[in-house]
Amino acid sequence: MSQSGSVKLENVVKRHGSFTALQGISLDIRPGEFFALLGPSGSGKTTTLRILAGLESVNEGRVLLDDVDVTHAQPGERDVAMVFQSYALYPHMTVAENIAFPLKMMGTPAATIEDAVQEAAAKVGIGRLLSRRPGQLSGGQQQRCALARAIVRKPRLFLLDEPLSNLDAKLRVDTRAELRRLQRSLGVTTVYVTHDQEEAMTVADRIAVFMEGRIVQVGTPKEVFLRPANAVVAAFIGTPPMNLMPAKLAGGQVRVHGAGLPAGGAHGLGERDVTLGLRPGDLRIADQGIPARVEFIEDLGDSVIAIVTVGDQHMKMRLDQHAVPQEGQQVFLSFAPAAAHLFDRQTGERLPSD
Ligand SMILES: Nc1ncnc2c1ncn2[C@@H]1O[C@H](COP(=O)(O)OP(=O)(O)OP(=O)(O)O)[C@@H](O)[C@H]1O
Repeated sequence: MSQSGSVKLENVVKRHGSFTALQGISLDIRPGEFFALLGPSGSGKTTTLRILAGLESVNEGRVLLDDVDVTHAQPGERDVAMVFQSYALYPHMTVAENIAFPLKMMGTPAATIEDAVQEAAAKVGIGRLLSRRPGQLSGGQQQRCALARAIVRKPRLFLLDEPLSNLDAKLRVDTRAELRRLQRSLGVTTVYVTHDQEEAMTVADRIAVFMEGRIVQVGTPKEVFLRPANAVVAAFIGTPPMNLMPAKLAGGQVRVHGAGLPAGGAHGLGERDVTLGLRPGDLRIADQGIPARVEFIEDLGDSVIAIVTVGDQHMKMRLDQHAVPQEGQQVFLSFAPAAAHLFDRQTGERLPSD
């Protein structure tokens, strides 16, 4: 188990001409952590990863690996391995030669290389495919080959850029669990870029949420899910994502479309405009509450999603199979006070709950 591999970014700014891709980001990643960079397209995740790899320079700030300033170090001097979305395998080389490549570049003796290749290939389950070429492998096998090439030289840091995005949905789910197991067994610090929140939530020890070149929240998957730092993060995390609607706080209640309901934190916040956030699984059909109309029912087999309108706004709620209303039915929605997320209407920042 490697105990080294801490990563620190200090106020890193990256500009492309007049466009600022990273607006001063800071991060602290612990040795052995599986750390996801999550955010929508264009938010700066890949740029951050490339800066860690040394493939991209910075305009301001510092990059430290194991407390050593590597801001200006070349990629080859950093002891990091990167796996790209495209795998970037050499098509004319066999699987064994592809995996061996990084060791060959380092001048490792042939006998040592052979053992290391066998070991790395076995770890990712492609030990029988060593004599094939990449063109003779499935997408999942190519992805494993790229992973084997990354782990073969036991770097102190793995950088993975959407490594599962070329796989079909089922294989993605299987492979991400394997990736998690592999990372645990190797103990190597891993930074993992994805725009898929479910993937980040399931593989990562901690997540940094990127929006428009800034990190807006860092936390465990649970923390980010249970206490999103602002309304944008709240709307990005969860399947289906959190419902957000304009509301008012008054008299210790949250008021929406004529209904007043108790909400955690509402007492201490006085009278003000807020954005109320409710997860689809936290909404209930009740005898009284927020008036809504059931528009569509989506039966997912193990659960049911109802799309309802409150005023002119669509919301999604997850329902029990046994309590499904009719399409077109008028209902009332309710929720437990602790399930209400309150955000400042203007800034979108999370408001304190009790
Ligand atoms: N060489 C470049 N010149 C100009 N702009 C660039 C360059 N490289 C990246 N950008 C811009 O920087 C921003 C961040 O890009 P980056 O690739 O880091 O985003 P991302 O979060 O990884 O997105 P995706 O999920 O789509 O890969 C984007 O708006 C992108 O267009």
